[in-house]
Formats: sequence, structure tokens, C-alpha cells
Amino acid sequence: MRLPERQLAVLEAASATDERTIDEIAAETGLKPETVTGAAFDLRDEGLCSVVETAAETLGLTDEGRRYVDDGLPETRLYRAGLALDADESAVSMGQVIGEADLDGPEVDIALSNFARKGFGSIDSGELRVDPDADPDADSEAAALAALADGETPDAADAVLEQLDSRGLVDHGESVTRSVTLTDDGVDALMMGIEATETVAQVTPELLASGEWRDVEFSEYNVEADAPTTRGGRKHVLRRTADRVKDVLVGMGFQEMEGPHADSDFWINDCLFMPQDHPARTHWDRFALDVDPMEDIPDELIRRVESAHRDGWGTDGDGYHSPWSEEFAREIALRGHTTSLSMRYLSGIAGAELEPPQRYFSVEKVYRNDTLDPTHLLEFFQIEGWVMAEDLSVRDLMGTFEEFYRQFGITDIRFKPHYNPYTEPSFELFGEHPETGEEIEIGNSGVFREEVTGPLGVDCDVMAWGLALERLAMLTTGAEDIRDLHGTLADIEFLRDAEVSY
Ligand SMILES: N[C@@H](Cc1ccccc1)C(=O)O
Repeated sequence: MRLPERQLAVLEAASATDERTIDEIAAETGLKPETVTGAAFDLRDEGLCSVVETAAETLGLTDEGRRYVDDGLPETRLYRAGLALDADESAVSMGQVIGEADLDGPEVDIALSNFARKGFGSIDSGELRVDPDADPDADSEAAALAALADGETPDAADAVLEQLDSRGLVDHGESVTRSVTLTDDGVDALMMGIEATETVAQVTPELLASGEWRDVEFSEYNVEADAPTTRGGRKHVLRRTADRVKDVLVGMGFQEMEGPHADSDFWINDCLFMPQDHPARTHWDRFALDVDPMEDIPDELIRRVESAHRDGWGTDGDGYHSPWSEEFAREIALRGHTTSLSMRYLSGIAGAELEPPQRYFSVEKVYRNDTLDPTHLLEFFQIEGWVMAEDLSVRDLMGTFEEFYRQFGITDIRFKPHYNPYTEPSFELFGEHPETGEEIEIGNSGVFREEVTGPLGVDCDVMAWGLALERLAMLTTGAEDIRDLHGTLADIEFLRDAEVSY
């Protein structure tokens, strides 16, 4: 039997009774591990050996963890800066210690909370004192980080590793170990004697020029060899979710709306029968812009909207009887919802011909002065939509959502009665988070009141909604924190792999 030299070397290094790993064989033969892997697969294909793969969890460091190995843990830097400023003698102002430690951004909070947790000292009324007996050099978390950085298994208690993990410093990976064992055929072949053939891995100009290429044996490509993962650019998962939403809605017969991000309060709120003293319209919730008021709003429409606010419209309700200012209505702000677009289209000023039935949607950005948290961003995307038809009922609304969300594999949405000044009845929508099992709010909806449709000149039913694109993406990707999806804290590893399920 004849075999390429390296296959023969691997065969001779393998054993019929012990599993030998690729690394062991590589060390023994002096071949590179990837060459051994290739040869082992070739031998397996010839039936001369078997290859078994075992996966094991590996621990490494995240970028943040690696940074701390280089620069020191933030709490340790805080402690040392405190010592340098004699904060063991008397308390020193926190700002000064933070400056000396050169801590910035989120690292400040990280430093303070861990400083306190590790008993490095005390913090009281903006002043910091370090405990001279504390010893950051003996810190088990720092030692475990250093071990992980060196690719070693840290000799640390589970609690220490859990702590590092919860600080987001540990990267969990998987490594595959391949082991080779001789088969009976392999043993027989070795006993009968094998001759080595020279193989050539690469064609060279010399081989071609001399014509020698005709006589040599070429090694085969090993398409199973490990290769580094290459990451090309890809569309952001939110953009892919938005594209998918558009496809689904177009498939359901909807047309797309577009319009300004900065709009007059008239379109954002007044048309929606939102009283001018509503909390959402006050300066702390609204991003007001210091620009000229909007001129081009049809005068007759302004009068009709004003009249709905002052005296009511249609059969029930008699308006707010509170002051209504045209000046305020013309002021410009960043839209807090895209229902401003629905108002523009329903009024006809967007140019659409509106005989029922009609269906419109948009997937556009909105702006709210909210507090950032796992489910709130200051800028996010709304999936706005409305259906105009004679005699719509709540079943139509629920059925539309059920059909829409089903396209994303979400079949368990729930409805909760709600209140909006502009719809009656109104419903909030909830979906269950696939990872946490929590019910999260995914949208708000309802049937527009006569006070909204009447002044716009619409005399049939209009049901409408605003759904949160990011929340939909949380349900489809399993992201637990909306800030992992976009913004400065986005999780790049997550974004590289996240798929839009449907
Ligand atoms: N504008 C509402 C959503 C909505 C639109 C249309 C009708 C009802 C509700 C929101 O932002 O929450």
C-alpha cells in the first residue's frame, strides 16, 4: 500500500487502543495540527482510522475583560488613585479621585459599586476614603481575569467566576477536540507495510516549467479543515426586521406613508384630539425645536380641529372647553409618534385619494424624552398603520394583528383595554419574551374617535395602531435589552449573529 508521507506519519503515531488527540499527534510527528487534521480525515475516508469529535466549553475574556487586564479593574484604579491622594489619611472629594484614576463614562459607576462591594474603602457625601488595609493585589477577581487572559483555567471559586460573568467580562466559547484511533484495517495496513509517496500541496512555476507536475501526486483539498471565521458587512438586524415588516404589510395590501420627522404640533397632537395641556405635550416630554412655526396648514382644517377641541364633534362629547392656541399648534417638535403621518394622509394633504377601503403604513423613527432602560430608547422605530373602511369592529383590529405577528412566528399576542384621547375603544398589545417569559408591551391601537376623523373630513371607520419595531425585534431575536440592538451600547457579537426569525 502507498500513502502520502504525512498520512503515513499520522497512521504510525495513532494507536488502536488509545484515542490520541490531533495536538498529541502533531507534537509527536512535528506536523502542524491542521496538517494532522487533514491527514486524519483522509485516513478516515480510507477506513484506516476513526475520528471522534468532542466539544468542550472554553472560557475567555470579552473586550472589556481584556481592557481591565491591561489597565487594571476600575475599582482597583480608584483605590490606587485614592492612596496617591492620601485618602487613607482623610477623605478626598470623589471628583478628584475619579480624575486621578482617569475613569470615564460607565467605568465610573462600575468603579464605585465594586469599590464598595470589595470593601476597598467608604464613600460618604461625595467624599471617598480608602481602607489602608485593603489589598487589591490579593483580589481573587483580578487573579482569575489574569488567568483567563493567559488561556488558563482560573483556580477560583465558582462565586468569583459568576461575579466576573455577571460583570460581562467572561466570554463563553466552545472548542472541539478531535481524537484519532486506528481501525482494524489501519492496523492490518501497518503490519503489511506502507510505502510513502511524496505529495505536492502547491503547484509552483518550477513544476510547470519542468513538466514535473505530470509525475507528482497532488495532495487533496481538505474542505473540512478548520478555517478562521470571516465577518463581512451585513445589514443591521433592525433594518432587516424593518424590511421584513414592510414586505409583510405590503403583502397584506398596505401602501407606505412618508413625512417629516420634525412636524407641527398640529399634525402630531391637535388633529389627534390631544388636549393642549396634556402631559405628553409639555416641555419635559417633547423635543421642541427653535425654528419658525409651520405656515402651510389648511386654514379650514385648523378651524375644524379647533372647534372639535373647544366644542366637540359628532354625537357624543362636547370638547374640552379649555383654551386652544393656534400659535402652539403651529410650533415645531420632533414627532413623538408617527400618527402625525396618519393625520396628514387622512386629511388628504399628503395627496392620496381616499375612498374606503384604504390601508396605509409606515416604519419610521420617533423621538421621546424617556429614560433609557432595557425596554426604552429615546429614538425608536414605530410601525404605524391604519385601515379605513365602513363598519370596522374590534375583531378586525385583533385579526389584523394576529395575522401580522403570525408572519414573525408570534402567535400568542394579548390585548389589554387602554385609553388614548384619540381612539375609542383602545387596546395595548403584549407579547411574551422568548427568553425571560415576561409580557412586554409591543403596541398601542384603537379605532379613531369622531373628534379625529370628523375634522379631517373622513366619514367612515378608521382603525389604527403604533407598534414598536425594536420590541418586535426583541421577540424575534431574543435580545433582552433593547440597548443591545442599537445605540452606543450595542452588543456587536449579538448583532453579528442575530437572525430575524420568520
Ligand atoms: N400613537 C400611539 C399609537 C396609536 C396609533 C394610532 C391609534 C392608536 C394608537 C402611540 O404612539 O402609542
